[in-house]
This record gives sequence, C-alpha cells and structure tokens, in this order.
Amino acid sequence: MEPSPLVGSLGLELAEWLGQTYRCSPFEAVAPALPPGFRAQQRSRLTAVPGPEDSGGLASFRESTRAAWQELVDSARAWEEITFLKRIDPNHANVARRELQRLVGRGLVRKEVSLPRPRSHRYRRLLIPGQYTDAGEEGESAPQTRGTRQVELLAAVREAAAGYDTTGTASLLGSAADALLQRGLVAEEWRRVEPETPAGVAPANPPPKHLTAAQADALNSITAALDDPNVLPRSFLLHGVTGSGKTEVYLRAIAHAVGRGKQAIYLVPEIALTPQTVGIVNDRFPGRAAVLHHRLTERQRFEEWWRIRDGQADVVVGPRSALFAPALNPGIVIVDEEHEPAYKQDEHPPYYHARDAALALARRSGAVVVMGSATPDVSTYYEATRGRHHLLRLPERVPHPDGRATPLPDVSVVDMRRELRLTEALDSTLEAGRQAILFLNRRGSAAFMQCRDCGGVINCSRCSVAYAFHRESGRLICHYCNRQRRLPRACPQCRGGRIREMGAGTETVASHLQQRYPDVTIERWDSDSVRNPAQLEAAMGRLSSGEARILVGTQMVARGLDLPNVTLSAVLLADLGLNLPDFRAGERAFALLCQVAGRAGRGDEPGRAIIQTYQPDHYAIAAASEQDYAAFYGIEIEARRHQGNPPFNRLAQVVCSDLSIRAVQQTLGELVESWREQAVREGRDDVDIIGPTPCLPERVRGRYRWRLLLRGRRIWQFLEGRSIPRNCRVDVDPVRLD
Ligand SMILES: Nc1ncnc2c1ncn2[C@@H]1O[C@H](COP(=O)(O)OP(=O)(O)OP(=O)(O)O)[C@@H](O)[C@H]1O
Repeated sequence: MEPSPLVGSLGLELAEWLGQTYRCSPFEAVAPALPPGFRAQQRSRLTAVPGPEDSGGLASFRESTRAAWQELVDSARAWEEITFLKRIDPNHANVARRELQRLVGRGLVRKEVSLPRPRSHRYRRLLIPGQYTDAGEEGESAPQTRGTRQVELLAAVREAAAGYDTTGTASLLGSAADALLQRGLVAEEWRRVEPETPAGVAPANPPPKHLTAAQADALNSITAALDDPNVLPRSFLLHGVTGSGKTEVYLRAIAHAVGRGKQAIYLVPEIALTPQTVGIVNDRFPGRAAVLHHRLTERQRFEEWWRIRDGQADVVVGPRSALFAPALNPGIVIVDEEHEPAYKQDEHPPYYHARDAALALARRSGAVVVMGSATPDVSTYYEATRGRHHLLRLPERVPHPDGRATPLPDVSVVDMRRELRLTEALDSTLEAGRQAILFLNRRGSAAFMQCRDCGGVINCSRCSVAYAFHRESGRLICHYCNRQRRLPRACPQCRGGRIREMGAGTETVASHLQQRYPDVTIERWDSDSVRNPAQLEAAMGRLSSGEARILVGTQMVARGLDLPNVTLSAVLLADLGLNLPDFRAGERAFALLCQVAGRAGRGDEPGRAIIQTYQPDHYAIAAASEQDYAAFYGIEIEARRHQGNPPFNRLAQVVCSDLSIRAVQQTLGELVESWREQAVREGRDDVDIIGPTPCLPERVRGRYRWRLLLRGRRIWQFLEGRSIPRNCRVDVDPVRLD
C-alpha cells in the first residue's frame, strides 16, 4: 500500500493547468504525473463485506458468482481480484468483471486498489565454484557418475570469473544445478541488481576548467535566480550559436541547484537520439541521475519513477514526459533545443507543449526554467524581447584551447539547377582524413514509384499518400500507416512494366556513396536503420573512433552531435519541407539548416557546409547560409504580424476524423455554422474560424481527416464550455497543422 498520495500538490496544480489549457478530462490531465504503467502494476484486493450474511440478495447472480462469493466469505481474508474473477468465469473476463462490479455496487464485496512500490531491490542468482573439488568430494569415480549437463555446467561455472549468471537459463539448469549444489561442487550467490540506467556515450573530454566570458555571464544570471526567489521572470532563453557551450551552462546551473538541495529536470527533444547528453549527465552526477527513456521497459520506468520520488535522483533526464517526473522539490528545468516540435505531445491527450508546461510548473513552484537553442522558436524569442524571459546570449563558438576563435562553418548555397558541388567537397574532406555528415529529410530508396507509361503513382490504399520504396527490403512502405507490400511487376493501372523510382532517399544516397567510396565506412541513420539506443550508441562509437567517415541520415543527424573531426556538413535537398502549407515551414527549414551546418568545424579545423536547393533566394535559406538568426527573425516576425499568426494570436485546430467523408464534412459544417452563430450572439469578433479544410494527407489508416482552425487572442475562453463532437479532437497551440 502506498500511504502518501501518488501525485503531490504541485502535480495536481499542473494537472489543473493542463486540463484548462488543453481542454482535456481530469483523468487525462493527471495521467502524465502517474507512475508509468501503473495500470499494469496496480493490485486490487477483494474482501467480503461482513454483515450481509443473507445470500438471498445474491439470487440475481450467476451460480458461479454465488459460489465464489461464499468461498470469499469463508476464507475470511482478502483475495486478489484476478483470482476471484477466475472463479466466476475463467473464460469470459468481461462477464466476470460485470458480475464483480454488481457485487461491489450492492455492498457485498469491498475492493481496495493499491499501487505497490517496486521491491526495493532485485537480486540475481549466480553460481560460483563450491568448496569441494572433484577429488575431495567423492573420490576419483565422481566425474563419471555425473551426467554430461552437470559436467558442462561445472566447467562453465569454474570458467565464469564473475560468477555464472543463471538469469533466463534457470529452468534449463534445473536438476544439473541442484545436483552440483548438493555435492558442494558449486555454491549459490545472490547479487543485488542495480536499476539499469542507460549509460549513454561517455564524454571524450573531461569537463572544461574555465567558462568563456559569455558562458560565465549566462551562468551568473541563472544562479542569481536560483539563489533568490524574488528574481523575476523565472525563465531564461539561452540563445547560443551551435557549439557555443550551452550544455556546459546547463550542467553547471544544474549542479548549483542540486547543491542547494533541489532537483533538476533536463528535457531533451528525443532521448534516444541524444546518447552524448545522457553520457555527460551520468558522468557529472554519477549514481544520482535518472534517465527516463521510452524504450526502457515499463518495469524499468516504474522503478526510475520511484527512485525520483524517493529523492534518490537529483537529475532527471528525459523527453517531454519527464517534466511530470515526481521531483518533489524541483529547482531548475532545462529545455534543450526548445524550438523542437517534439516537445508537443500530439499523439494522445493531453496535447501539451512541454516548454509551456515547464513555464507553468515554474510559476507554481518557483523553479527556474532555462530554454536553450541556436535557433529559438520565433514565439519564444518574441516573448524574450518583450521581457517575459531573460535573454542570454552566447554569440560565438567556444574558442580553441590556444585561444584561437572557432568560426562558424562557411556555408555555400548550391543552386541545384546549375551545379553539383558536393562530390568535390566530399573527396577533399575524405582525402584530408576528416568526416562528413549528409542530411536528407527522406528515408528509403525512393519517395514514390511512378509508371513511365501512364504516369500513375502507387498509393497506399488506406492513406492518401504514395508508398515509399525501400530497396533493402524490396518493399513499398507507407510512411503514415506503415502498411507494406511487395513492389508489383506491372503498373496496377495500365499493366505497363516501366515502374521507376522517383525522389532519392537516404538508402539510395548511402548506396551511391558506398559505390563511389568502396573502402570508406558509411553510417546511415534513419528510423529504418537505427531502431534502438544500443544501435545508435554503437554507431556513435564508430563515428567517434573515426572508423566511420561519412554519416548519412534524416533529422536524426541534425541533433546535438558534437564530433570534432567533422569538417563538412551538407543538406542534400533543402526544399523538402520548405513548401508545406504550414506557416512555420520557413522557421522549421531555417532551424534545421542551421543545426545541420552547425555540426561542422567544431574541432581544430574550420568547417564548411553546403546547402543544395532549387530555391536559393528563399529567405530561410538565405538567412541560414549566413547563420543569421536576427535576419531570419526580422522577416519572419513581420510576416507573422501581418498574417495574424502566433505569437500575435493563438491557434487551436479541431480535427475531425471518420471512416466516411460525408460524416466528416457534415460534422464540421454543422460545427462551424453553430460556432459562427454563437460568436455573433456573444459578440465575439476576436476569434476567426477558418475552414473546414482537408488535412494533409486527407486520409490516414482509412479515416478521412478535415480540420477547422480557430485563431484569436482568447481562444481558450472561446472554447470553454463548448461541446466537441465525439469524432473530433481539439489541439490547442498546435505546432503542426494537420
Ligand atoms: N568553457 C569551455 N571550454 C572548453 N571547451 C568547452 C567549454 N564549454 C564547452 N566546451 C566544449 O565545446 C563543445 C561544444 O559545446 P556544446 O556541445 O555544449 O555546444 P552547444 O552550444 O550545446 O552546441 P549545439 O547547439 O550545436 O548542440 C563541446 O565539446 C564542449 O565540451
């Protein structure tokens, strides 16, 4: 039994904020604060309620239910719910559950739900050599009296210097182990298993001894706020160019907070992609860091949750959900790469933004929030210029140890209509013994397959998008619903045989490069080739050691890599994503280009970056080529002001999804009509209702999707109390327009 509440008062206050801001139910709002997998971990125990001995009240129940209840009464103790349900009907859990619900409703059974803590420690059984040897045991004949399995096991135990681990093999060992134990040839030892925290990639260098002047200034401002709760605002935007040492500022600020007895939450956009960060935090706070990783098993996350709750971890590193870790005394929250859309939960309610939730947490707890980025979100930057956050700047890269400046890479924009300069740059980079990172925002071999005869494209039958082709597996894969099929020999429309690959993806690029540089080890990082943190850590190891010379990949390669030997970075087709019907397309492209460019020239040798594009004059590309945030921001903020988009207004999208397109259109048609009428009646001319329009893609997994967009300063008040149709979801402050 857990006597204290699982969610403390701070968690409840945050849940209330989530519920109001993102329009979700109280349970949805509190769910992120509950221990991971608590449903699976919870125990319900049943006791018969003393008193109603008259089993006549049971007449309307099944016979098996009556019998089970009687047995529960007779046993005079509590039962696990599952045991009781099985007695009622082992084959029909739903029927049994309904019967139980009625028993509880009638007051015949009391149900108590508790959430047991994980056992304080888990142990592993090891076999070690025993005190007897063959000779000392039963004389010379002993070995012959043993079966082969015993002989093999004994040899294995004697060979395993650190003890023979029986985990996973226990049932196989069975009698052989027992026999050896009995004869004293082996002995048992139970060793405590420490919770597994992903180690990440250990840092290559020791922590720097001195901060740069800009780092020291930034750190002083943050520590002043940590020391004095009256410093307002409590939030900082750390705007530092790539390689300016933002991480070091975070780590020292965390150490300061921890030194004052507080806990720290360090958010990263995608924990699996940041093994270097995990490695650094583990190195700086050995044994005191908890890493929350969605690829840990539910059990492991549950254990980490309790470690944090029990105050055994000072620093929690994790993705957006780590914000809700049960840190009882949070002193600082770091939001690294705060511009990343991954901070928005858009898979299930509550559709929260972790950066905004961190600010809400800070307002309620007095904690300090540090948001860092080389390319801050336009809205965050705007708020900082208006004094809502302190603005801290790291305008230059950390200089070399000998004091020489480390320049930002020299970026050239290559107009793909005229020239292809990348191969020469790659040749010279490899000749100089350096490494290169190539980014292409498209995985697979081909973006789509097109028939040369009729022009038809092979589309997924459940989504209104083309299948991508993956040559390695020889399959067509839908990147929206993951449906797969074999590549047909003939065009499904005209039966022609000339189906061709269109639009190269990372797989094609890697294979072309391998043909061009047969002796060079090439790493490919995308969600097809890197599926778990262990693979990523191994690949990181090959890059750090210099074994791999070229890295090709999707967005995974743009995030936070700090490899000093990389002197060339390239964006293979910057246009992808630039022309999406989303007002943030320019911002996304700018951030991505700067991040990719920023991977080059972080060591002793200056770097260069190449951006290939068909639109060299686009303002986002032009600004990225100068790595000039101010120039980009100046243009972008004026466009936002002109269009009335965030930060000048807030948005909410209402997405309706249904199997029938008519149902979708009808639902949204009626909704928009009634909301417009209500808005007029209520005199609310401050909210625009835009749409309905089809989402992009319009159909996913067989369901049609259309949306309404609300735009205004007080969206929240407008939505308050309005009912939302069942087939619609509301996403307040969306970061992507569906
Ligand atoms: N004061 C310092 N003295 C020497 N080296 C430093 C100092 N601060 C940071 N570094 C080193 O500089 C490199 C770049 O730092 P870091 O990765 O923190 O930059 P960043 O601003 O987070 O970059 P990005 O935004 O590109 O991820 C790292 O190798 C780090 O160890």
